[in-house]
Amino acid sequence: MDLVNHLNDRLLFAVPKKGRLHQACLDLLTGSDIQFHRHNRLDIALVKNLPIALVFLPAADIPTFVGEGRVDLGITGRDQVREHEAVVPPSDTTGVDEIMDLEFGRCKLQVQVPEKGDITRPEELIGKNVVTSFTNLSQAYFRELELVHTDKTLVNGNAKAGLRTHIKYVGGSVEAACALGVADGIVDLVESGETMRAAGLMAISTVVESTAVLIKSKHPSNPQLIDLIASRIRGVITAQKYVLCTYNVHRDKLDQATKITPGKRAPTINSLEEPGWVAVQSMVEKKKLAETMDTLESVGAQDILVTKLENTRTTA
Ligand SMILES: Nc1ncnc2c1ncn2[C@@H]1O[C@H](COP(=O)(O)OP(=O)(O)OP(=O)(O)O)[C@@H](O)[C@H]1O
Ligand SMILES: O=P(O)(O)OC[C@H]1O[C@H](OP(=O)(O)OP(=O)(O)O)[C@H](O)[C@@H]1O
Repeated sequence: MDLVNHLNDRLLFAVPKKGRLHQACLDLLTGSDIQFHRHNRLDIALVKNLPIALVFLPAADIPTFVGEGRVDLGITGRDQVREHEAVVPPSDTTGVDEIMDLEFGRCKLQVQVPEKGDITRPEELIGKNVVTSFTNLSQAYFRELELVHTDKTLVNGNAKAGLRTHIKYVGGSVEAACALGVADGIVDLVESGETMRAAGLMAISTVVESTAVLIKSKHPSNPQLIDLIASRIRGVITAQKYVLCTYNVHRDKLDQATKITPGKRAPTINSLEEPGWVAVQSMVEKKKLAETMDTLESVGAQDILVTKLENTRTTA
């Protein structure tokens, strides 16, 4: 099939083709009922049930395609958006608008140095070698530091005035650069910190905190369809974040109980056949669930049941 001729009149939606965000994006598409079949090795897939074409691109390139308006919508890391903006500042017509934080792919872009070395503060790297895949953000970060140190202040007895930090690009395995003698420090992503610790490094500063984001171009081809996709994705994310908690409680304890489970808007309360008792239904954030159940029990709630949400449409 000549895919390119099937792209007219379709909204172009860029998705990371591999790496840390890839599988979570596929799960989000499935949850949003965006159905497609991707032919082997093809980076474009037509969506069967909506006028959309998915474009599978490296996460780092997605802000460029969306920012130039070539692609309408995309998912990538906020770190990648900031990296792009550090070299191509957004204007009225170019650049991306963030629609929504997708709450996965959480990590920090951090300045790291050898644990057993002499450097403990980022300004001590001024004038030295720093290796990273995020050269634009790192340049901007160290230029700021250099400006602060133009006044001949001494950092550990060394004048830093007029010195430029040397930022070098590597495409991956950034954590190896110090051990290999290529760098005095690195700027790399940290999630669990395992990679950093295994390489004998420690973080001394954070450049950017990141999660995956849904972004759109400044003038997308079909804003209504973007609203529909955003609404479906928001529904999936809410379903992943909340559970439905149901319990019985005596009316005397209802005030106390509903303070513990206020719900997103308000809890649903139904009378039970047994006089004085009500059943309460409320959405509860998954991460607070165990604590919420403990507290409910302690105020006299009974028959506490928790149900997984398949999908949702709720107000923000
Ligand atoms: N350890 C991590 N934990 C959570 N999110 C991460 C992690 N590493 C990267 N990310 C997020 O995923 C995005 C893509 O990173 P990833 O390393 O998977 O890219 P990639 O496209 O496979 O490139 P590369 O081939 O250079 O590794 C990052 O920009 C960041 O937002
Ligand atoms: O703090 P952690 O949980 O250990 O995660 C951090 C690592 O994850 C990313 O690399 P990835 O494994 O995606 O491979 P890469 O080095 O090829 O980019 C990042 O560049 C770090 O190396």
